[in-house]
Amino acid sequence: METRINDFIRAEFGKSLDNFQRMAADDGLREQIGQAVAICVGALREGRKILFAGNGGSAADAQHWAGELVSRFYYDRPGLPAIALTTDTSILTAIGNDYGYDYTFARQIEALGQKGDVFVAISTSGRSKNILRALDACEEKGVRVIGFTGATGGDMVDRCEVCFRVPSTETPRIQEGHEFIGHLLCALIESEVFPK
Ligand SMILES: O=C(CO)[C@@H](O)[C@H](O)[C@H](O)[C@H](O)COP(=O)(O)O
Ligand SMILES: [Zn+2]
Repeated sequence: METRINDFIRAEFGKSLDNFQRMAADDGLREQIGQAVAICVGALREGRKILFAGNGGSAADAQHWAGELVSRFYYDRPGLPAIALTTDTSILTAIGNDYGYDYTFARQIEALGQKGDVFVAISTSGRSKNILRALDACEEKGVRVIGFTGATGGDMVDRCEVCFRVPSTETPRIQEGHEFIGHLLCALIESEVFPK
């Protein structure tokens, strides 16, 4: 194989492994995962729901995690109420066209969010305006917020009850970390709400 390609792949593996090693060694991260699970499980037991949103790759995460909860993760059990706010092109284009892209998630939270629901906000930069506007809407509606972002935290950190900051400034590495933590959350929510 061409050396350049070989080197690139090795370097990417190196960065990814370093990222995961840091996360695995972070006691605070495990603590935060426990807190986020408690928030979600408490909300679900109260008959509330979990809303997810993000842009680009993080929109895929939002849909992926909502799917794990509504369908199943490790085992068969009743569906859990979760909605990705990234999927309905009529809603997204109407809001984008009539109010502007910055309002794509805020407007949906205004429409669907109820006090005690949980919003999972995913932004690697922590600076996407539609996510930040959604946090304003959560404040107004009494929706609790769990954030997923990167090392800098952007403008999200102080605005989330729990904020996962993957220790990297590279978008793909941050997304890989999010994906791992998101899977842990889904697995733990499933086993807490429906113990085997
Ligand atoms: O998946 C990737 C990069 O890996 C991209 O699609 C990325 O998600 C997009 O550029 C997003 O718009 C980035 O938004 P954010 O994570 O900063 O909120
Ligand atoms: Zn990507």
